[in-house]
Amino acid sequence: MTTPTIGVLALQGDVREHLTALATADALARPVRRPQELAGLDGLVIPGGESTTMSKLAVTFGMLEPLRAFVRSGKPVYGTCAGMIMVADKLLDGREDQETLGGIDMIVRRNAFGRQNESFEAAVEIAGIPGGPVEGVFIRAPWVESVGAAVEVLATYDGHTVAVRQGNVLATSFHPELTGDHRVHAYFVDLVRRARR
Ligand SMILES: NC(=O)CC[C@H](N)C(=O)O
Repeated sequence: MTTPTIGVLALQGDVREHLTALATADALARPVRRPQELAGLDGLVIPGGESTTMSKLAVTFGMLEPLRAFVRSGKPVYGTCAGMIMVADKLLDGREDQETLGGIDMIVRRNAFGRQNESFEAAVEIAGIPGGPVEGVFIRAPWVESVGAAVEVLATYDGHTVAVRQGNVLATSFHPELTGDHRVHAYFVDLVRRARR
């Protein structure tokens, strides 16, 4: 089976780290800034950064509806931190004009774990990812307040849901791309490979 091509939304945020992690997980990875660059992708990663900015830039560059259509297409999508916010159906503590793409039937609370100086790292055991806990890097991170029946909770930290999956849409509150441990990216690339069959 040919190598999957996975885009990383490159409007804002930690794009380079995801490109590296995906390449390490044997995918062809490329940045995506315009609607036409979504064509031919087998999957898409929405990185961490600032979701309010990402949302504004998606509107400015006419990406909002094409991204929503990509999520609806059923092709795998993975959002980390701000990316988790972007794939949430509902958002708490977002800005007035903030848009999300939807994709996971969940309510996400923005900045739930606190401000920049309350960022932290913690070991997180993720269902479906063997080999022990991953190092969760939480930077002004959101958490999931509640999920619908179709959503699988993959990990919790301190009683809060921090990793979920609904069909082919995956989201984590934390940043595996910043740790050098690419097991979560390998899990996502496998999801992409299976979705192509
Ligand atoms: N590390 C991150 O992606 C931070 C997310 C940011 N606090 C937001 O609300 O979008």
